[in-house]
Amino acid sequence: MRVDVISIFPEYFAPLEVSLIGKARERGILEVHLHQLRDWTHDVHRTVDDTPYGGGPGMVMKPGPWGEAVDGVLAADPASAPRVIVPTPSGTPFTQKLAMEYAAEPWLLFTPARYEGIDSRVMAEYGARLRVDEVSIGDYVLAGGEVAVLVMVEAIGRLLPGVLGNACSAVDDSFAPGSMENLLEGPVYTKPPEWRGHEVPEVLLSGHHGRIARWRRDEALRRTAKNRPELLTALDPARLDKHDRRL
Ligand SMILES: Nc1ncccc1[N+](=O)[O-]
Repeated sequence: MRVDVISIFPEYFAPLEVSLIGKARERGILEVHLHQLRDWTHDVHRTVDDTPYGGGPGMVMKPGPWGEAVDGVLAADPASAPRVIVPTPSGTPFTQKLAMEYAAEPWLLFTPARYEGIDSRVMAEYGARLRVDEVSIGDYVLAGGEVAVLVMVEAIGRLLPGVLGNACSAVDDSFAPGSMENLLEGPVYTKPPEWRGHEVPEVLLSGHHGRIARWRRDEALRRTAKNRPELLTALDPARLDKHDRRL
């Protein structure tokens, strides 16, 4: 299996040189390629982030460098294509079942983000021609996706034939579902207002905070319904207003 990781902290992945995964790499069972996102910037400060459209705290990772970095990885084998895994707290849960599915793939590309995430148009751009999964390792917020990649590469790598000494079966632990009260974050955007034909939603440029808040909640409800429908059924109905119920 080939694994590519694009990050502004490739040094985060030193742990993949030791122990179980390190041995799998020495034995050629697993190939790991690390890429520094800043190598695809073109300004002296090697800028990868900017302020979010629509206001709000934090910064969003710009689409430009990510687009060039993903294109760079795809060029490694134009005849094939990796399955793209985007670690994010707004993703579908990473489970043993999903680890087993990924362990059967020949090529994975992980795109861990820092800050508030990657401009949502990047995965919209690649989602049209590649399998792109938003995956969460848990309902908590890390400073970035790198730790999640370490978790997933370990969970997947240990399932590859020949990696575990004894052919122990990786059985799913059953655990009580957490009580999740929050909705998942909706899509995020930053400059430029138009990128590869993808426009930033007009409402985010309106400066109308009421409409922006409404739009963000609508998108959060839609994404939660798509990625974590069980959270909606568990959501206290009193927290949904009449507009929400129409979604
Ligand atoms: N929980 C997370 N927090 C930040 C980035 C990624 C995350 N995740 O679960 O993949």
